[in-house]
Amino acid sequence: MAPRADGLTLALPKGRILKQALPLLRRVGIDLAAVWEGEHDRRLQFELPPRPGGPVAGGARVLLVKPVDVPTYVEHGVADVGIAGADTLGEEARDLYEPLDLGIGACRLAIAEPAARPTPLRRGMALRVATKYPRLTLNHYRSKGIQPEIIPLFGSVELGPITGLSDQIVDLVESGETLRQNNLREVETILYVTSRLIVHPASLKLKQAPITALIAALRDALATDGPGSSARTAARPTGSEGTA
Ligand SMILES: Nc1ncnc2c1ncn2[C@@H]1O[C@H](COP(=O)(O)OP(=O)(O)OP(=O)(O)O)[C@@H](O)[C@H]1O
Ligand SMILES: O=P(O)(O)OC[C@H]1O[C@H](OP(=O)(O)OP(=O)(O)O)[C@H](O)[C@@H]1O
Repeated sequence: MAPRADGLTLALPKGRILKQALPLLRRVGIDLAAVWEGEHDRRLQFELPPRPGGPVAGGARVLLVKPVDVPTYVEHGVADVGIAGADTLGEEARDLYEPLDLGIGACRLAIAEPAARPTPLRRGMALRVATKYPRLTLNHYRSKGIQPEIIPLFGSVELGPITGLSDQIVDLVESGETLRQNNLREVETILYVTSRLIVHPASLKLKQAPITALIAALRDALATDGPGSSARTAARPTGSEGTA
């Protein structure tokens, strides 16, 4: 059953962001747990019944997608709204409205290198950098006058400098445990990351009532006892303040 014309379609990221988003969404009347049985449940779309008086008064359809694909569903208008990390959003410019920082999924995008084999950065030097984030990485090094060779990887990025594949990496750091256990040290933060609510620009006009209600309800939930401030602080290395 499709949601009503005023019903919302949400693209939600499977994995670690979803775990943190579920309690927040439940607080605004979007109770995915009522229809989703958890990670072993292999279904990828769900219908939520209308719930009068809130953002899902017209019902909702939830699509569970890979985190990096959420902006694609929203940009193409298949989903009206989505939740995506600032890392994913920063990697590719998109025509999306981004009304709210949800404060969940907090981590940072950072440069790291072997603790025992540091590579001092200087303008014009040759450098190999392994990363899942070629665009953000290139922009950052170029701002220092360095044009690195980017070595694209899709996981276990920390292996890059350990195996000699690269000199440095640019990857997400949360607790810092993966770096520590692989004898890497953090050199510099490029971007502090949290997850954002994103909205398809046309949906904002065509479904103004439920989307405005959703933004307001999420804002209220975050202002009262939201995960924002503590999660964001947790992703910052001790002693750091402000943005990268
Ligand atoms: N420690 C972390 N490592 C990676 N991503 C994190 C971390 N903490 C928060 N995030 C956020 O979660 C998003 C990735 O989520 P997740 O790791 O579940 O997806 P994935 O990379 O597709 O998963 P998989 O490793 O199964 O391929 C990132 O884009 C980022 O915004
Ligand atoms: O600072 P930490 O708390 O250790 O978290 C950071 C690690 O988590 C992510 O990897 P993920 O678990 O997604 O696996 P991946 O290497 O396959 O991407 C990220 O790419 C780092 O490797």
